Amino acid sequence: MTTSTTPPAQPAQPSASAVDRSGETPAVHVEGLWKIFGPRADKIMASEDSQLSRKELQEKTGHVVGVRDVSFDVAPGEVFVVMGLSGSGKSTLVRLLTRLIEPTAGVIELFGEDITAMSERDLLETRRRKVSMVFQHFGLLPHRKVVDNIAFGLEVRGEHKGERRNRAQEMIDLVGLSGYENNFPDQLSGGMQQRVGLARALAANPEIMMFDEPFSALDPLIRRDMQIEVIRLHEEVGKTMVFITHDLAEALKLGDRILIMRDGAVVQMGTPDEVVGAPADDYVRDFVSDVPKSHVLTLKWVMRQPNGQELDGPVLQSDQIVRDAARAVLDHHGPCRVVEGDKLVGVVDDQDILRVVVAEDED
Ligand SMILES: Nc1ncnc2c1ncn2[C@@H]1O[C@H](COP(=O)(O)OP(=O)(O)OP(=O)(O)O)[C@@H](O)[C@H]1O
Repeated sequence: MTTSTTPPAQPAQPSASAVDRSGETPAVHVEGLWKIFGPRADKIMASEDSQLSRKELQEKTGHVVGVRDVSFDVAPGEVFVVMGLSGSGKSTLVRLLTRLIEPTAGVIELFGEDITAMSERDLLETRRRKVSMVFQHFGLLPHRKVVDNIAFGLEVRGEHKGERRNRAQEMIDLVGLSGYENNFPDQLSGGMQQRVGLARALAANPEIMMFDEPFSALDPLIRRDMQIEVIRLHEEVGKTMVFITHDLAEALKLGDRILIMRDGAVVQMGTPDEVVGAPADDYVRDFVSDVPKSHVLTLKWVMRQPNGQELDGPVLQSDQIVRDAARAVLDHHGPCRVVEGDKLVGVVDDQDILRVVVAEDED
């Protein structure tokens, strides 16, 4: 059902980055990263056995490939989502980024600093000052009040009590928990506990926030609220975020780019519209089959080449979501110009829009 949504003008293949900041040091740089679990991982890495599939390797040697030859960059300020089914390697990948798990091979840099070469002490310092994690099981300290949970990281860092309290209060206000400062975690709902987790992660003013399936344990409505909260916080504080989820809808909603994993390897990496518009294989196609295409695809996926006709009416940007452009196109009764900056790159009319919407209904 995707034929009608393939861009005839110029297929948009995965871009280097949705957040184009070429030249800037990436927040995260990963190259040729491997994790093989088992006592002889290094030997296997150096042998041809590393080329076996996960299943074959496990059967032959008892070792498990957690992450297989993964490379990517995350731009500063980007929200980068890692998605895949259970066991695909998401948690292992994110834990490797701060060496909570030791890599078997590969390069990991955070803001240009080589993590793999760091001493234990520097590594600890980097984890404390530059990175915050938000987990599914909030990991709150049960005997500490909300405010003290949020200030905990600052206490470990040796900051003074007054400063800690001020910063914690700022974060409490930011995540909408004012009035609950002196409650204990078990007096709060799951959603509120996760807000404490968010506030705690933000309190440390990290350069990167990493989220490991933070909302999986929450019921759907609260989950939606928390997704909106993350988007709002991202707009407000602009942190680089690496977010793990097995939920495609969540990935599409939050991610500037999405990396899709299977059996430890990268299956596809791209912007939400690239993943939905041009799934790399059946695994990804299966994931995206239920996605309402008009909510994700941009005009570049549905536009056609201009054929010299007179063009008037609305001028639309090629990265505008189809659904958001629909009203203007349907009202115009004729081809509308699609531009990238000032450059005319295509035209789109009501038929192009309806094709996506009808395909969505048929799906
Ligand atoms: N300490 C370990 N020892 C051996 N195998 C491991 C270890 N940790 C993870 N694995 C294996 O590595 C693979 C990837 O696991 P990982 O937890 O990263 O996947 P995931 O995508 O995060 O899954 P989930 O969504 O269920 O958490 C799995 O096959 C898992 O069994």
